[in-house]
Amino acid sequence: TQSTRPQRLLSAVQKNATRGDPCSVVKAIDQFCRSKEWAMNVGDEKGCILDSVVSELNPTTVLELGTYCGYSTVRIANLLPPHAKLITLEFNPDFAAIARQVIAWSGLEEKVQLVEGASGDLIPKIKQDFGVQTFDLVFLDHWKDRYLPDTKLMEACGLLRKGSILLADNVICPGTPDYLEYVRSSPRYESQYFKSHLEYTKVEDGLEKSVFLG
Ligand SMILES: O=C(NC/C=C/[C@H]1OC[C@H](O)[C@@H]1O)c1cc([N+](=O)[O-])cc(O)c1O
Ligand SMILES: [Mg+2]
Repeated sequence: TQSTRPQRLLSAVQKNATRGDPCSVVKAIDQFCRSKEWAMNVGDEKGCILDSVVSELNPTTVLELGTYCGYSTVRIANLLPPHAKLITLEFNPDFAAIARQVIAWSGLEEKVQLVEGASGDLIPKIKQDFGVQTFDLVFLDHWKDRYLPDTKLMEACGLLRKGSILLADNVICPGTPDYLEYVRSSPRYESQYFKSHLEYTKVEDGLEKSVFLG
C-alpha cells in the first residue's frame, strides 16, 4: 500500500536524524520538506521566530493546537526548562501516530503530552483532566477557522492569565482574518505581527504574537 506524506517524513527522520537529538530531528524534517516534499510544518524561518518567543518567555506551561507531525512540538519542547509541560492537541489520529514517533525519536516525550481529539471538545476539560490551571504560552497552528472560537473558549475556561502569550501561525497564508481582527481590535490583547514567509516558500506569511492583558 502507498505510504502517506507523514509516514515518509517520519522515515526521513529515522534515516537522517540522531535519536535523542532534537536539533537533528528539526533539521531532517526541514531538509525533507525543502528537497523532497513540502509539508505544513511551521518551518525553519518562522521556527526561528517561534524559538525566540519561547526562549524569551521561558514558559512552564504551553498548549499547542495542531500537532501535525510534531515539528513545532519538538522545537518548543527542546527549549523548555526542566519540569515544564507542553500539551499538544491533534484531531487527526494518523498525524498523531506519526507525531508520537517523531517526538520519541527526539527524546522529548517526558516534556510532551499529545492528546487526540477536537480542540473544541478538549479545551474545556484541560483544567480537570490535565492538571493545568493557566497557560504561559499557546501556539495556534490547527484549523484556521478554529483560532477565534478556541481563543474565546480558552478565555471562557479561565485558561489565560494576565501576560499569557498567544502565538498564531499562518495569519496571512492560509490566513485567519477573523482571529486577526479580534486580537488586534480587542482591548484585552496587545498584538504584534512578525512578518515572514510560508514554510519553505517565498510567499508572505507571518506569526501574530498577542499578550492577554487579563
Ligand atoms: O491547514 C493548516 N494547518 C492546520 C492543519 C489541519 C489538519 O492537521 C491538524 C488538524 O488536526 C487537521 O487534521 C496549514 C496549512 C498551510 N498551507 O499552506 O495550506 C500551512 C500551514 O502552516 C498550516 O498550518
Ligand atoms: Mg501552520
